[in-house]
Amino acid sequence: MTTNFTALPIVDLAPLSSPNPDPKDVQALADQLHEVFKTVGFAYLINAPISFSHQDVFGTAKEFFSIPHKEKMKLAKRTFRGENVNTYRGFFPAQTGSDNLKEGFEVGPSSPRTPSQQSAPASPFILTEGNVWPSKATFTKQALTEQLYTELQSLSTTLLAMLATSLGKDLDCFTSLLTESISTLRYLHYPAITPPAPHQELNCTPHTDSGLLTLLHQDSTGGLEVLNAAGEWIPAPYVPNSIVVNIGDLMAQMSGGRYVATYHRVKSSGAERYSVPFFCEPGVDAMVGEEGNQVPYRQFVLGKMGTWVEFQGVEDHEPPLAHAPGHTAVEAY
Ligand SMILES: O=C(O)CCC(=O)C(=O)O
Ligand SMILES: [Fe+2]
Repeated sequence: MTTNFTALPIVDLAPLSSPNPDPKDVQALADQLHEVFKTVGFAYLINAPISFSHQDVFGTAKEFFSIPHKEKMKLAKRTFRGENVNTYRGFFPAQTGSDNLKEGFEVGPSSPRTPSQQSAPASPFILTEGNVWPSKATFTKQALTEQLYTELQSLSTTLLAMLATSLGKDLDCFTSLLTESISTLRYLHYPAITPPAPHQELNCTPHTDSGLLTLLHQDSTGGLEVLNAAGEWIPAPYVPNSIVVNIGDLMAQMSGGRYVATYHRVKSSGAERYSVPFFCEPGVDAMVGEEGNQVPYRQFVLGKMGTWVEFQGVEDHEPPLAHAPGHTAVEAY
């Protein structure tokens, strides 16, 4: 259950960077994360053990989105460009006329398992397909993106091990799900709305994320809001050099309902905005869900996908769905 929180708590991960961490400090950190995920489901992480500054992360995202639209469309998922072979990784264009006015570029693991190893259920989406990249001439930061992915996966793994012990489970109970993980790093660009449209209130509609954990870099524009138990949208403004962490639906389930996957949205001020969520996800064959009712992650994720706006085509785009907090997740992971 979420509580009537009025701001997101800040969790200091400094003990994780110590060459010789005091076990008491690590335990205190695990206890703090456990408490935060039971009550808010969201926090700012500071002093995270990653080598990237915000400037590095957003410099990379900005370089990608400054590529001419025509070039980016060559990397579009098949939903948005029928002749392309990529179905799950790659670019999605902003869907004008909707409340989800953002373009994105999604990257999975560098060495995914080969699609031929896929098994049922049949789906037009190949969850284990390889990444697509712009030419080296237009995008110089492929290696950096792959490195960012690796570091965020490693941080997620550390957090999941701490949460497992706090929940009284085996240390590897969540991390073992990450064999051949299909985690997703998503660069997002919310274009400026000019002139600001009074009706364009949201540019990312209310949703819960569906995976295990999300690690979000947001720029200083602001707009992220998180729903508390009283139904109030609590702003989660930029805190310098922090990474926002939140629980996804799958983790809420696998914690036996002890952790909360909290609704969030992005309110538009009309200003341009960049953000970079990393969705930590299991491998497609990992058995996930509530005890006694588990399914392979492949099935879990394909079941969720129908509700993600990034997978609705542009040509046949319908008017936006009516989204009400408390109902089913309407987008994202
Ligand atoms: O842009 C943001 O800050 C949040 C994006 C988000 O919640 C998502 O992509 O799931
Ligand atoms: Fe989200």
